Amino acid sequence: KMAEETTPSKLNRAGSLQAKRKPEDFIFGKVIGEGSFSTVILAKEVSTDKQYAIKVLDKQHIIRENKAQYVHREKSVLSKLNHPFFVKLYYTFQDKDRLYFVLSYAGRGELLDYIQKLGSFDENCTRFYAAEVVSALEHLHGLGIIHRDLKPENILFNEQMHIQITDFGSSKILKTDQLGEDSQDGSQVAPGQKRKNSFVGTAQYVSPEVLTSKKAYYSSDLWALGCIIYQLLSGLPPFRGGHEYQIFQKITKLEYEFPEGFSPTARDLVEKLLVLEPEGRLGCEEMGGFDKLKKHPFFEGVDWSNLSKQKPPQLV
Ligand SMILES: Nc1ncnc2c1ncn2[C@@H]1O[C@H](COP(=O)(O)OP(=O)(O)OP(=O)(O)O)[C@@H](O)[C@H]1O
Ligand SMILES: O=C(O)[C@@H]1CCC(=O)N(CCc2ccc(Cl)cc2)[C@H]1c1ccccc1Cl
Repeated sequence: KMAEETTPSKLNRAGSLQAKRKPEDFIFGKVIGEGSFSTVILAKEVSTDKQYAIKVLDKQHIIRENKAQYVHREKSVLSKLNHPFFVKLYYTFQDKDRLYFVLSYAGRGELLDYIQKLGSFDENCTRFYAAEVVSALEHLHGLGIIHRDLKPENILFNEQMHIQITDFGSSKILKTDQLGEDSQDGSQVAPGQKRKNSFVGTAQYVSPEVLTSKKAYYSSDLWALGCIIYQLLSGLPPFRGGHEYQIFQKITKLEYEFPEGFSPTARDLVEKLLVLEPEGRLGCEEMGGFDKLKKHPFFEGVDWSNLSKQKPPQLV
């Protein structure tokens, strides 16, 4: 008697056996969005009726564009993340032509859409959502991961209107040991001979050190946080320009100003994050770490212990 056709299974995070999923296990619905190498589709798992956002990547396209490393990076980072403020990766599988990432569905869209729709956030909403981003970064950096492309487009919302940070293809996992292989590019990195990274984030949010030395630090995400807080309160990012090189010039010269009405407390926080030297930014190790950042007067009144359980303020 032929061996029973068994579905391959894997151990999941909890160490229990989990049947490998396949496309037929899902009913695919509407397209939620398109990336450069991906299509995100709303899908329902047949056996559980649960809804997911499935990110489908075409292998030929990835290979042609030489982006396989980003796929592996996104998978390895998402697999490490298990936190309320990050999009969750439930399963991955593949067929001949495609790779599938079964993700939690952040059904209320991108932060950028709300900034554009409302013009800007009031201080109360800014405080709440900036606190959620700070809490998320504290978790991410605690795992040794730098996002490297944090921006309002990559901060989504779930049905309860809590943030769900996504897009880890360009993130970096800092190697945990001092010597040995550089965990991402697989090449041996002699001490001090850091490989130059080709990746640069999105112009408006990229930090000066990435522009000048190509090196990203945890602190690069704190720079992006400063840009995002400025944008939430004023409606626009601090460094703007027609072309990328104009934006890059303003960043490296710290050329930005605050609009009328920007409160002194919020201004003080942004000024402590938009610091050219990475080691000078509030929130980095050298400046007292996240505890010091969380104590800034702008965050007065925030209960940091259970943000994901709190009812978010109505966006007005
Ligand atoms: N888990 C999710 N839930 C809901 N919407 C999502 C989810 N993941 C991605 N999206 C949306 O789908 C679209 C495509 O996302 P995807 O991550 O595939 O590409 P991208 O990162 O936006 O583009 P690029 O690859 O060029 O950076 C985006 O608009 C994003 O907002
Ligand atoms: O890392 C893993 O978990 C597996 C390992 C086995 C495997 O074959 N893949 C796919 C590797 C891959 C990456 C890019 C392209 Cl274009 C094709 C195949 C990996 C994979 C499977 C499904 C979804 C994503 C990934 Cl990276």
